[in-house]
Amino acid sequence: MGIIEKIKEIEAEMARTQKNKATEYHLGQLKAKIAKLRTQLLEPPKGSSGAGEGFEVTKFGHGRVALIGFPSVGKSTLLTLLTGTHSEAASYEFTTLTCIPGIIHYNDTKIQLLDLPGIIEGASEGKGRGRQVIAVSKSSDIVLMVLDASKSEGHRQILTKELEAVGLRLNKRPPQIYFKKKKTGGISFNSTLPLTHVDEKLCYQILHEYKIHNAEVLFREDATVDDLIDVIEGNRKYMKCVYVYNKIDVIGIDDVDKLARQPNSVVISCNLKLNLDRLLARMWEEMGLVRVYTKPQGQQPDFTEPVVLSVVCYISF
Ligand SMILES: Nc1nc2c(ncn2[C@@H]2O[C@H](COP(=O)(O)OP(=O)(O)OP(=O)(O)O)[C@@H](O)[C@H]2O)c(=O)[nH]1
Ligand SMILES: [K+]
Ligand SMILES: [Mg+2]
Repeated sequence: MGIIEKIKEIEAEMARTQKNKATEYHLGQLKAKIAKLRTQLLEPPKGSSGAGEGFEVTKFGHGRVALIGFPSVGKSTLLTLLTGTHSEAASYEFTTLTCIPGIIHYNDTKIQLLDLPGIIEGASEGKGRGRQVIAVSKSSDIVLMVLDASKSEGHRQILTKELEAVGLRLNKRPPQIYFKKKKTGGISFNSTLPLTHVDEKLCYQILHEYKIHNAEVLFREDATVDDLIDVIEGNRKYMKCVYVYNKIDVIGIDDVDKLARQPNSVVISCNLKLNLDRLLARMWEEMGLVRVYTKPQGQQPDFTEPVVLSVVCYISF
């Protein structure tokens, strides 16, 4: 049985299992099993050199932003508008087949914007160019998830699920769980506050699934079993994501208003060049870039080439 079939089988078992106190440990164990299989799935095939043909783009500028979305939502149109680099746009799906970089000049900085092929449900399991697209997204600083404002609201959830399946965590901070593997001494389990999702037994069981028998675990927040698995896996990437609803020219004003109120969202129209400045401002904000203008002694400050620092950080307590 292949890895994907194994994942499907466990997911089916989880769906069949009623959620209650008695099944909580078993469900936790199944979650850990799935997480382990997904990690296996992410390992590049033997003999391959990472990203894949057409996806090896050198990093450039002060930050990197990836355009992720279903086919034909307007990613290439947006890249061409924002960077001036032409990326073929057309009304048929999968127009873009590789990674096309462009540069945004904003606030005296250069941001590399990456146009990518559309991804579909099942991308995390390797459907379409999903794996390559996701690998490139992981290499960027933030993600712009481009959505078609006239299509199902469910697309946002489907894509988020695909990205989560490969270890991306959007607009979340790392769980406040201290975890350290040890050589001896067994498991020490502690928390700084009362826990409502995970108890010692469940934690032991998850660690056992990972064949970890010596470790220190300290919960500093009321985290879930999924959080614990994320911390044990250790390969999660926490990224900012801005949801970009394009094509608002084809929907009614009430719907535009509703979408604009969603968290972390910007509504735009490439066709009418609507709200693109707002999108850039939001992107910039989320990247957390700071410009420092240097002033050589006895001379005027250099206002053309700032030193650019990234201050995105997740405060840990
Ligand atoms: N009405 C409307 N159509 C748009 C807008 N932006 C792009 N389109 C159209 O949507 C279609 C798809 O645009 P693309 O830029 O090729 O979309 P894509 O996401 O790059 O597509 P793939 O590369 O196939 O994944 C084209 O026919 C565009 O002209 C917009 O703001 N409004
Ligand atoms: K297209
Ligand atoms: Mg395209």
